Parts: sequence; structure tokens; C-alpha cells
Amino acid sequence: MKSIWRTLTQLFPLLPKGATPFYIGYSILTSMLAILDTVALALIAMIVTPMVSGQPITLPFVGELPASATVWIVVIVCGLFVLKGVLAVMLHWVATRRFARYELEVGDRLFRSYTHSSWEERSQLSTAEITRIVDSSMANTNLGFILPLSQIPGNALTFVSVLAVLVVAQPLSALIALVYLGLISGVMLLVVTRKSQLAGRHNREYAYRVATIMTEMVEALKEVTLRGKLDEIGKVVTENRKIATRARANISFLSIVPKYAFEAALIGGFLLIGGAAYLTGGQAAAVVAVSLFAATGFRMIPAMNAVQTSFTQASANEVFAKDIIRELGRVERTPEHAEVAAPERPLPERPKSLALADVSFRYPGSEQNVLSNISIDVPFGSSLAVVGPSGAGKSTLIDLILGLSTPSSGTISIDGEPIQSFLTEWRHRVGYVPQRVALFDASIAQNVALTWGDDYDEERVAWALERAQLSELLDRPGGLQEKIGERGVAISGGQQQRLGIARALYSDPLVLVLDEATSALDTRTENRVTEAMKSLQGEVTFITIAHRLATIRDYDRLCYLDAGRILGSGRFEEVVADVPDFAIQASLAGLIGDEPPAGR
Ligand SMILES: Nc1ncnc2c1ncn2[C@@H]1O[C@H](COP(=O)(O)OP(=O)(O)OP(=O)(O)O)[C@@H](O)[C@H]1O
Repeated sequence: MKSIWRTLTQLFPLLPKGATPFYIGYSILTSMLAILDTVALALIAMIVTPMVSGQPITLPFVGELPASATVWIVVIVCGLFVLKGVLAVMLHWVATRRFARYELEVGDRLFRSYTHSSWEERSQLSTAEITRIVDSSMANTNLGFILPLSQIPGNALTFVSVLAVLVVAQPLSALIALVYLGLISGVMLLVVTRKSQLAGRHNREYAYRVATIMTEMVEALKEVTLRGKLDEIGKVVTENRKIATRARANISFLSIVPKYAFEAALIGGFLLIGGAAYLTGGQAAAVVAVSLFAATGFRMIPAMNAVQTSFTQASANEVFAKDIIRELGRVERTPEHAEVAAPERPLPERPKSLALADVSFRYPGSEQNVLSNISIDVPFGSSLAVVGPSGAGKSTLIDLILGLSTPSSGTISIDGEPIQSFLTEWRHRVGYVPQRVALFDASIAQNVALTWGDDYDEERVAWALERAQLSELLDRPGGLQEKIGERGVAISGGQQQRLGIARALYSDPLVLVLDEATSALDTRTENRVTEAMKSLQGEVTFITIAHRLATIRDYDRLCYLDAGRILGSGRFEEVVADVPDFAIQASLAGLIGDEPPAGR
């Protein structure tokens, strides 16, 4: 219980403006509805004894009434119950709408924080984790944690006020009911709440593992199928699902246990209270005590049950509330504009050069620099190729140039102004073609324009496809509107890569960054693509990572990276002359004489 309270008090300050007063107001209104219940029950308690004995009825503030007024009092009691029901439904309707609004707002905040976090932070989260944090965590917190807890004051008040009625009418019965029901409640709270907390944690953890394994399996579906690993994955999924489903079964079971335990307790209460009244006042007293306990117990027990159910539900979902606290806490610590700190300036209309000055970079949590003291000047309109062995830091360098990562030290600037000053526009003007183009289940045009709607320029899509030597796709029956399937399964690897090039060209790039962008193309198609892109030279700046050296033979400048340092830079022949390892590669590629330069 302590833990639930702590979680609730940590959560409230992080929720949208107005949420805390609303939740408190909702709790108070629910509690006030409980008063209607109590008034109705108090009326019943006041007419029970006169009904049995046939004496006149005495009501506070009203005075004495004849026994014939009983019928009217019963009508008033029924009216009060109906009124309470109607008001409760109306209140719940308003509340659920408001809760949904808070859920949306918090989800949006979390998603914005994800999209505005640093590239390194963003790339560490899996699809399953993002979905859980942004979508299901707040839904579960709202419906499974806050809503049940806000019902507790009302139900607790019902219990206390009905008990007060019993205290006035039958103090001994009230004392017995309090001790007896209190004991049962205490045991329930201790056992059921703790077990629910554990089941909630298991459910969240193992359901998430299942979602992660599924995503990984789909990513590697071909290899997994070929190696006959689908059954093995099936077993791992089943093991994890077994724990998750068992946890959900436990939550469901634990939420109904109190209901039956309290119902059984009602019978025990009759025996205890009836027995005590019989021993102290005889049979008539026993009948009155049992009738009173029946009237009050039928309200007290459901109220206790509701309190317990609220605790069970809140315990099972506390783990989601803790997720929200952790994530929203992180949002507070890193404001959403962390990445783009200052108001941005427009990018110079005709920028002259991109300069990296003494740039070093290390990944968060890593002890070593991946790039050290990199200085390069790239005049706009020229071409730069980054070459070097695997793991040298080429892709990391590209991420820095793209403005995705920020240097640990040193600066990247355009005409002397750090790229952070116009980061958003800079990113828009960079056309990036990765090794593996990420395609989605939409039309060719949508994939080229990178849009999930229909706000694209058909002519420009066709132009970009033509430049990328992909006009063949326009001949398909559906033309630009033809769907390419999930992850582009309906087109070949080379077509996927050219579609990536078309996507980069579509956005009118100032710089084209190609990361092994033609590796899946046959030599003829690669030549055609290279030739088509050459026509852009002078207008567009090319920055390319290439292992196939023939593609970058004519580049204005090559930069050879090894272990994060530049070992040589200049035109192709200059790097061949300066870097023995590159000379060997060039020789193996048949781009220079059979032997690497003598003495190297
Ligand atoms: N997110 C990351 N966290 C920590 N280290 C990383 C991360 N990404 C890459 N590295 C490390 O940084 C170094 C440079 O990696 P990078 O991908 O830039 O090399 P590369 O030259 O592009 O390699 P390749 O040609 O094989 O693609 C490697 O040692 C790699 O293990």
C-alpha cells in the first residue's frame, strides 16, 4: 500500500495541467454519491425496528411518523438508490472521456520526447519498447492504476458511513463487524495485493519480451526460415507467453477472490452478530441485529470488495505507472528542444563549404573515441568519398555530417556557422541513401516521397525514379500507385536500392550522402545510376562511402579512415600513394597496376 501511495504521489506532478484537481474532484464526487447510499440505508435502519414492533417511526429533523408512512419511506429509499446510479453513470461518462484526453496528451509528450531525443538514445529503443512506452503504459496507468484508486475514497466512505449507521443502531454489532471485517480485509490486502504486484510485473516484462522476439523474427525471417529455426523461436515465444499468460490469469483470479471471500464473510458475520445479540438480548434482539447487519452488510461488503479490487488492480498496473514516472521524469530532465537548442537560422542560399574541424566522437557509455581529430573541408558542389576498413568509423562520420549525432568535441560548420544553427533545414537538404533502404507497405510514389499520405508531387516522383534508373517501375499495372508490400518485398534488392536513391533525389538535396548505396546493383545498372548522378555534379555535393572503389575513382577527394583517424586524403592517386593499405585494395580492384607502389 505504501508503494502504491508513493507511486501515486510521484505520478501526479508529472501529469497534464488540471489532471490532479480533476482526479481529486472525481474522487470527491464519487464519495459524495456514497452519501446518498448512506442516507438510504440510514432510513432503512430507522424503519426496521418499528416495522417488526409496529411502533411509530422516529426520523431525525422530521420527528415521529405513523407506521403507515413506511411505504413512502421505502419509495424514497428506492428513489435515492436510482438517483445515485444515474449520477454515478453520468460522472463516469465525463471522467472516462477526460481520462482518454490525459492518456492522449501523455502519449504525445512521450512520443515527442522520443522523436526529440538524441540519435544515440533513439536508436537504442526497439519497436516493442517504443509502443509500450508511448501507447500501452499510459492506457494501463490510467485505466488500471489511477481510475481504480480514485474509486477507493468513495467506497471507503460508504463503508465508514454505513458502519456509522450500524454504530448508532447497534453498537455491539458495529464493533463485531468492524473487527471481523477489518481482519479479513487486512489479510486480503497483504496477500492479494502483493501477489498482484508480482503478476503485474511478470505480465509487463514477458509480454514485452514476446513482442521483441516477434519483431526480431520478422526482421530475420529469411535466415530464420532457411536455418529451420522457426520451431526454436516458437518454443522461446511459448515459454515467455506461458509466464505472461499465467501472470494475466493470476491477475484475473486475484481480482475475483475478494468478492467470494467477502460474500462468505457475510455468512460468518450473521452468525457472529446474531449469536452475540442472542446471548445478550434473546431471540428478538437476534432477529433485529441480523436484519440490520443484512441491510448494512449488503452495502458494506461490496464497498470493501470494491476497495480491495481497486488495490488489486492498482498493484497489478503499478509497474506501468512506474514506467510513466521514469519516462516523464526523463522528459522533464531533457527538455524536448534539447536537440535544437537555439532558434534556427535559414541555411545560406548558396553555401560554399562544409568544414569539419578537429572533430572527435565517442558513443555514450563508451570509453574510447570512435573518431579522433577529424578535419576535412568539403566545398559545395564537389565530391568526397570516405574509404577505409570495416569498423574504421565511416558510418559514424556520416551520422555526424548528417546532423544526427553531435561531435563530442570539435565543430562541423557551413560557411563558418555550426550546423546546429540550421539543423532542421540542413537535414531536409541532405539526401541520404543507406545500405539497406527501409521501405514500407505503401505505393511506389509514397515510398519515394517518404509520406504516409497523398501529399506528393507525381511529376517529381517520376523525375526522381528516372534519375535513379528506375523508370521500369512506372510500367507496372498500378504505375506510381502500385504497392510494394511490407518492407518492399514486391521489388528486387537492386530496385529497393534505386528506390532509396530516388527518395533521396526527390527532396531536392544540396548534399547526397550515399552509404554503399549501389552495392546491390549489377555493374551495368550501377554505371547507369552513377552516370545519371554525375549529371547532378556541381549542383549537388556527393559524400559517399564505398567499398567498390571503381565508383569513386573520379571523386574530387578521398579520405582514408582507419581506427577513427584520417590516414590519407586527396585525389584517388594521392591516397594510393600515401596509404599502403589503400594501394593494395586499389590494386586488387584492378584500378592500378598489379603491384602496389614500390617500397610501400
Ligand atoms: N551505437 C554504437 N554504440 C557503440 N559503439 C558503436 C555504435 N555504433 C558503432 N559503434 C562502433 O564504432 C566503430 C565504428 O563503427 P562504424 O559503423 O562507424 O564503422 P564503419 O567504418 O562504418 O564500418 P563498416 O564499413 O563495417 O560499416 C566500430 O568499432 C563500432 O563497433
